Amino acid sequence: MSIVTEQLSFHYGKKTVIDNLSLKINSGFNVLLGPNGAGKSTLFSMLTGLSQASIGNVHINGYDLKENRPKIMRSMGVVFQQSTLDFDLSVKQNLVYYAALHGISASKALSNISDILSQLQLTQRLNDKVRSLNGGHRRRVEIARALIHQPKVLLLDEATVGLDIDSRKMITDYVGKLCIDLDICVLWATHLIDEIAENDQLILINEGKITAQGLSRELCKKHNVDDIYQLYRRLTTSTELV
Ligand SMILES: Nc1ncnc2c1ncn2[C@@H]1O[C@H](COP(=O)(O)OP(=O)(O)OP(=O)(O)O)[C@@H](O)[C@H]1O
Repeated sequence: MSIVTEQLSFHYGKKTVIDNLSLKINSGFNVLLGPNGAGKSTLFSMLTGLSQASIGNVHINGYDLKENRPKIMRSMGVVFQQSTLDFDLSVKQNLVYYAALHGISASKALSNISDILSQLQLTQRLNDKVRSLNGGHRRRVEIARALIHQPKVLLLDEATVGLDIDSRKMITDYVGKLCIDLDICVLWATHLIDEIAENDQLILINEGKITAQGLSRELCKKHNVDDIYQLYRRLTTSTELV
């Protein structure tokens, strides 16, 4: 399982948002860390084929995205930054509707993710309207939904934004475990450094460029800093603040 980008660029008008970005990630938990405006969401929309690169290529599991998008989408799960659940439907209706878009029956969908629903403590909430769930539960529903078609690559764009500490920890621990249990490639975009463990593969992005990639503890050692916060300070700029 892999995601490879080769010299990828993307522009909004004259502004370069993704700048000659080459990246290779494999199975496991890979964290994409960068400040607001670094280009994380834009990169995600390019990896899902929603935005076309001005220049460069994307390969998912060895397939060129331009030529094989339907095939790639069948092996990719995505949790976008903004919720895409229908709040007026039940959890089960949301899951079943999404499964139908993938040509999967309701019974197969629920059996595909029965363990996942149980581990995410959602089994008892299947008939509840999404509107009645708290933010943490809604995010868990989106993660379960993204796994219905048993993807090999899972992209999560700031999946824990706005959640409390316990909900964030539950979700990060769960997704970390998923990588091992299902042997999938996860790309986890965040700007929250406390979500990164020293054994995680870390990719730092700043102004559309990768500024570092590797095991987070090794990157700290290489750049002679004590922790990820210092690494982040050294390798990123927050130009969007001014
Ligand atoms: N539709 C758009 N038109 C023009 N510029 C845009 C558009 N969408 C994003 N941008 C700009 O592209 C840059 C990268 O944005 P992007 O959303 O990819 O960053 P990000 O790293 O995901 O940030 P955040 O953490 O705030 O979500 C930013 O400077 C943003 O203002």
